[in-house]
Amino acid sequence: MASSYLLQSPNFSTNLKLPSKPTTLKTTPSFLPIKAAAASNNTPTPTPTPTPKSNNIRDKARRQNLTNPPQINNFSAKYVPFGADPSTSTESYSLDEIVYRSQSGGLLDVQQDFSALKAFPGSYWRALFDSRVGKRTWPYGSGVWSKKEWVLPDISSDDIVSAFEGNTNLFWAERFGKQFLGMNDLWVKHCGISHTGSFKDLGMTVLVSQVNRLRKMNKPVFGVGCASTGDTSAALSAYCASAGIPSIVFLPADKISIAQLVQPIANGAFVLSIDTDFDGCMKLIREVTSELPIYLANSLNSLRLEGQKTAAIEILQQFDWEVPEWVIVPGGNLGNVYAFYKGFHMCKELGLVDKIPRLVCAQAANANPLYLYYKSAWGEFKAVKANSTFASAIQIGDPVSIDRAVYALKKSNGIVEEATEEELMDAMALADSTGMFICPHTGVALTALMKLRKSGVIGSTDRTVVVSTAHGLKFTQSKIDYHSNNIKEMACRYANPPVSVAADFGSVMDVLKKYLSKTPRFVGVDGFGLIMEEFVSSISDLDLVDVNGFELHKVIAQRTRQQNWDGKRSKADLNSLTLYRKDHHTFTQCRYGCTACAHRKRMIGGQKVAFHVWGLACQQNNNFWKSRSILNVKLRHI
Ligand SMILES: N[C@@H](CCOP(=O)(O)O)C(=O)O
Repeated sequence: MASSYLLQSPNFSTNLKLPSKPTTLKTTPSFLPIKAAAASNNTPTPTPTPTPKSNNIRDKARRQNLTNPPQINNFSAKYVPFGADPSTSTESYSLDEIVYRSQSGGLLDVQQDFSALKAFPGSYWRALFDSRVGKRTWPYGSGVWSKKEWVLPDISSDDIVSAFEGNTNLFWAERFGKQFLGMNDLWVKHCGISHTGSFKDLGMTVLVSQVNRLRKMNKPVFGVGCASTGDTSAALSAYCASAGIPSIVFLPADKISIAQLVQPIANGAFVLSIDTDFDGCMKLIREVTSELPIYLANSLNSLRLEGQKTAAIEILQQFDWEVPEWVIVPGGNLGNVYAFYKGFHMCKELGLVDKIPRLVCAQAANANPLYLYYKSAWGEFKAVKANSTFASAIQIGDPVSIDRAVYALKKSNGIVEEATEEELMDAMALADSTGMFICPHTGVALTALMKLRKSGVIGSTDRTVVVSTAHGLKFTQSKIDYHSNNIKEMACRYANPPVSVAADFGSVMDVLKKYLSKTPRFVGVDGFGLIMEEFVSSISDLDLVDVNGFELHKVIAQRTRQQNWDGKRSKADLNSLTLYRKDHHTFTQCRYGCTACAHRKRMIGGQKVAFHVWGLACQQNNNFWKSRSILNVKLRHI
């Protein structure tokens, strides 16, 4: 009896451990069918009638609504001015109105009715959301609509336009984390492995569904339009095409990738290639949508963020509702970092988790208005002229969601970082070399992570999620340029160009022998994660790329019985590699990796300052792991 209301949900698996009924709940929740509500009196649930062959999932959901009509819906959402004080502001709009700005010209926000949602405990929501994953029940098979009550509670399932987006992979970046950052708990949320190849699908399913509803209500919406750096236009045109709604997209000429350009073309959008940048297109679409019956689909429209926030909820869900320490989000127009904040905040407010992660927004240095604002200690915001960047989807100088992003960062004790072109391309290449295939924007986010690890802000054991916003296949040209060493003023340090070889056995053998002789005999070539497979005896045995950017002049490798720092003998012989840096005065590190213990002094004693890079056995020394600071040693056997 106590848990029966959960069983009433049409999509609920009955083998769940059910939370107890909330004491505050007075009425049956609106989304639960009346017939099922009878189950709360221990009435056996009737055996479902076998479904006719012609059934599809939408028809089935429709029929279910007819036979078990939902009770009056307790949940609701409305537009309110963004950041307005709820105790004094009375301004609000129905989601069925066509409105993008508040009376004062500020941003809007979708406000859910928290008091209705709070009638259910966090355990209820966790179990409900978990029960919908991996199913094909319309519309809950979507990662977005599995949280329908928190997104657009009022929309009929029949009006929803969905590609079952969301539920994207949370990838454990094991090798990248260990090898380059000394991290064991690094994750990449692959939002780009999605219907149109970017996280924009999450917002667009919500926006286009609402447009579908508005059109059925005979509201004046001829079509839907957006300005785009490529991903928004791809998502908009696909969802509109799927619903038979016209889409109009404004693209900055020659500033988006071919793969992104072909998406709206193929989906039948009306594509305008405009001789300006994204900010210019954004200005135009805002003017046009205020004159014509074209609904604005950019994230200026706060509806979009209701879908995008579900990625944050999904991350918590994928960690079994444990909260990561850090979430790093690339930022351009800046709606997404707020969407993540909103998702995390809702989960905390509604009792699903007890804290939220710290957010990092990562920008390209060539388009960094938020970074500059942050660095000025939130002094005065100035839009910038966005310069060309390989991270073209975030080449935005005047982000419409600047206020939302600042709010999210302040509320989450957040940080803003930036990445130069070389840094983001190197990070992308390194990530790809460990088996990913990321977009340049994810390279921006990974660079931010590398910088925060290096400065010690993000600790080696901190659970960290990097949000990957788009699929790498949309950005193949930038990868080709990099691996062909074809980028002006860029070293392309990790380029891996193909080798042209004549079609005869001898030539192929020559090439392969050379390759095999160069194959690293070290595996795991970062600093403290170094696993020594074989000994080297001098610096000439190694191609030393750098140690934290400093040149080396000597290397000594030895196999000795080492003494632990507490004076006890270690159990095993350890391989150690001592690297002598040229400018030994400014950077020192003890053999256990910390910068402040007695060992450091002992080692500095002489003229030489040594870096010890230990072999695998040393990793078992707990103290070593706890105290070490990052040292990126990149070595290649030559
Ligand atoms: N990167 C975006 C730029 C538009 O941002 P939005 O948040 O308004 O969709 C794109 O892919 O077009």
